[in-house]
Amino acid sequence: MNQFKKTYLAFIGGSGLYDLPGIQNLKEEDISTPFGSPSDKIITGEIDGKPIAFIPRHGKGHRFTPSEVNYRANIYALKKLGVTHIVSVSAVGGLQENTAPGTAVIPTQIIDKTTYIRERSFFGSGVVGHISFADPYCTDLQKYISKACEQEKVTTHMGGALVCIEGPRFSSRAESHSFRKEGAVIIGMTAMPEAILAREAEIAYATLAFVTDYDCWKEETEPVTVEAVLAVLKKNVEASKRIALAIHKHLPLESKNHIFNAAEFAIMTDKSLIPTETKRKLDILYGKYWK
Ligand SMILES: CSC[C@H]1O[C@H](OP(=O)(O)O)[C@H](O)[C@@H]1O
Ligand SMILES: Nc1ncnc2[nH]cnc12
Repeated sequence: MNQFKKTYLAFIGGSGLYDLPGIQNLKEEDISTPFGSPSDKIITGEIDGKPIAFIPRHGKGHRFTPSEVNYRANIYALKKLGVTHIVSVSAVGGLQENTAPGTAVIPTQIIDKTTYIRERSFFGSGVVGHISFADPYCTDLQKYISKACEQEKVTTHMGGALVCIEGPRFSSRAESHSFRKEGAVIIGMTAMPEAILAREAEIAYATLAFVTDYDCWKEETEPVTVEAVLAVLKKNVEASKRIALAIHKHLPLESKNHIFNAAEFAIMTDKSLIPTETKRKLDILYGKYWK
């Protein structure tokens, strides 16, 4: 089952990143999904003959809160296009001295503190599946991100846990200290359920996080505000665009990855008992296992 596939890389742009330069044969695609509408039209095209896609997570003009983003529709739409890899770009707060504003982090773990009902699985409606999430990110893709950051001379920390809060408010000081004690190195609001849905959709996924602030744990620094985040974001956005293009350039034309079959042994429901409507809805994701 673990065979080579033609690589198709997509970027999910976070706060401040609403487009990518240099895409040839650019189209803006309105993709419909059984889970509703994605955050925006998906930009598709190619660079040097290799396909590329881009979607702004919060929509153009930043219209959806982290709780309102339709993560399922975004991931499903990318799967429908044939995307094999996703690099998610995120603005985050730094929870350690060395994860300072202006640096980049490639997290290797996630601590989920979201509380509001975000739809967080493609399973349900008569089909039960349990995906392994021990290692939420694709280590192979992380190497390409790291190489691109190095090439673009951005100080980058590989590893550590991202704590994902519900937001949209920022944390209290007590929360910020407690996340530090739990071992988190950065804080954001959108990693979950995006990462789990990518895994359920068997798409290799990794995050390039740009630190914009020290949240509110550091006594000598002002607590985070949108104003402060935007000031740092401005500087980070151009670097994140260059890094994105470098990752795209270096990813091989074809790839093999155990994540492409992540759901193979995850589904517990007897095939014959899965409702036809659910099978139809999930055909793009799991139809290959139900033939
Ligand atoms: C303006 S800071 C808070 C906002 O920025 C991050 O978004 P994204 O992960 O899409 O870059 C953070 O998660 C919050 O949504
Ligand atoms: N301090 C912070 N908390 C949560 N999300 C963020 N995104 C950028 N900075 C953040």
